[in-house]
This record gives sequence, structure tokens and C-alpha cells, in this order.
Amino acid sequence: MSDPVKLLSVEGLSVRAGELELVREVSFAIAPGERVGLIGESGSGKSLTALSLMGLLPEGVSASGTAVLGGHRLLGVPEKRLKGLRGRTVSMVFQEPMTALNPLMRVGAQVSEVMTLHGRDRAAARARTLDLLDRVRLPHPAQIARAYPHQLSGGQRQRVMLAIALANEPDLLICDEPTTALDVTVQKQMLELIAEVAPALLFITHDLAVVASMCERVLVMYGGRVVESGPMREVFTRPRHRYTEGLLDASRLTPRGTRLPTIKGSVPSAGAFPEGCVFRNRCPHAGPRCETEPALTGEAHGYACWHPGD
Ligand SMILES: Nc1ncnc2c1ncn2[C@@H]1O[C@H](COP(=O)(O)OP(=O)(O)OP(=O)(O)O)[C@@H](O)[C@H]1O
Repeated sequence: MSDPVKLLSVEGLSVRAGELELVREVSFAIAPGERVGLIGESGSGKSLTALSLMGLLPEGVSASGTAVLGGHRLLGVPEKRLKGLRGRTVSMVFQEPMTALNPLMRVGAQVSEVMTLHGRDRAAARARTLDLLDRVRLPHPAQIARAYPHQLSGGQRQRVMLAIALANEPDLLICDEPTTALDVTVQKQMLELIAEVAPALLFITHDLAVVASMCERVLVMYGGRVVESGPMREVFTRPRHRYTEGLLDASRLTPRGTRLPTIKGSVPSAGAFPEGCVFRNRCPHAGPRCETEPALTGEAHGYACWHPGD
């Protein structure tokens, strides 16, 4: 029986390539609807952790431990069973959409295909494709559906990937640096969209400001292990591990109490924002009721401020 308060439960996940242990005894859980950030420097094991859950580890790399998502075991199960779960129970959006999309197939057909593969009939899949393209805010969905991937911009392609990931209504969305290849404005729109549509989220990134703006909880990986985890605000304001402290020092996040930079061109509107909250104009809660507490702010993403009761 799965624990009703845990959507995903990972225990003792280790990943090996031969003798080499790349991910060591990683344990964490995600509750339904929860957004969890997975951060850590390059090579710390974030992607391998995610790929283990998808059953997509590269050749010669294997995972052990347990991972249960909505009552379904994800590790050590036959590929055929995993195929049934992938997309339907858990979906992933990768950094580079061009490698994930088929360059020779129209976008609409690629979105439809993931649904017909999971048993939906063609006509229903085609109709839902247009709804999905609309849901990820692609303009003129019918036109986009007829396009080939190279005819779309990077941001549009990543939205198509998100539509594909959502097509079979998964319980959990995993994103691995989904906006790294996009320019800053497009990045911000994409992040807002992901936060809005993800049923529950495991979000991998190097960017602490992104985690601060999107996630309720954070896991910090270092050398293949989770060295620290907890509510995002707690980890970012009172890090317990030296590595997390280092990450915070090196990041664009500014600890509470220090002088905050102001952004040129910002249009602060709500007087209720406290002094120094540089993102008041962009905060999703902006308005007279906002009681933003700028414990940390992230320069690029605009709304890394906390609201009592959030
Ligand atoms: N197929 C493989 N065979 C052997 N080692 C691998 C393989 N894939 C990844 N690794 C190693 O495993 C470690 C963890 O890799 P992983 O891709 O999970 O890191 P990451 O934290 O996601 O890094 P990045 O942020 O750069 O994507 C790295 O040292 C990497 O070199």
C-alpha cells in the first residue's frame, strides 16, 4: 500500500556504473501537488536520480533501492511495465527539446502519438492535442500542430515538450534544467507555466533563484548524496551543510538583511511591499494584500519572496 500523503517515495536509491557508485543511498518523498527542487553542482547526480525514476538510465548504468509512485514500483521492474508508466504516471521534460523531438514528424503527430501509445483513439488524441498546445500557451495551436520542430523557436519547442509530458495526465512531472537553453524572458514564462500546470514537480536546476521562486521544498545533492533537504525557506535561510552555504554564497540569492539591488526599469506598484523587495512589481501575489517578506530574492526570476501562509 502506498502512503496517502506521499505521492513518490524514494528509499536508498543508488546508481552504479560497474564498480563506480554515482548516486548513493538517496531517499526523499514528494507529496501530491508538491513542488520539490533538486539542486547541486554539475556531476552531483541529479540527472541520474531523475533518469532512474523514469527507467531511462544509460547503457551500463543501473539503479538499486526502492521508488514507489502512486503505488507503482519504478525500480527493478520490467521495461514493458515501465513503458506503461512512463508518460502516464511520471513524465519528464529535458533541457534540450531538439534531441527529444523527432525532426521528421509534425509536432501535432508527436503529441498525439504519446496518447495513442497509451490506448487513446486517434480522433480523441488529435482533439486533445490542440487543447494541450493551447494549454501550454502556444498561439494558433492548429498551425503549430502542422509545423515541424525546426520551424518553431526554442521556447515553443520546449512548450511542445511540456504538452507531450502532460498528454497522459501524469501524477508527477520531472523537469531537468528545462529552461537553461532559453533566453531570460522566455525562461521566466516557461517557469511560470510549469509551476501552473505541474501536477507535482521534481525540478532539477543549478539555479537557486529558480528553486526559490518555484518550489516548496528543496533537496541538495553533493557527490552523489542528498546532503540536505527541507522546506525551501529553511534550507536557504539556515543551511546546515557547508556545501549548501557555499552554493548560496555563490548564487544570485541575497540573504535577508543585506542591501538589495534594485532593478532598472521596474515598475513597483504596490505600496504594501516592504522596503527592499526588488521584485514587488513581478510578485504573483502583488497587490494591496501582499505581505511579502524578502528573506531572499532572486534577481532574474522576480518573485522569490515569501508570503505568510503560502
Ligand atoms: N553513462 C555514464 N557512465 C558513467 N558515469 C556516468 C554516466 N552518466 C553520468 N555519469 C557520471 O555520474 C555523475 C553524475 O552525473 P549526473 O548527470 O547525474 O550529474 P548532474 O548533477 O545531473 O550534473 P549536471 O548538472 O551537469 O547535469 C557524474 O560524475 C557523471 O560523470
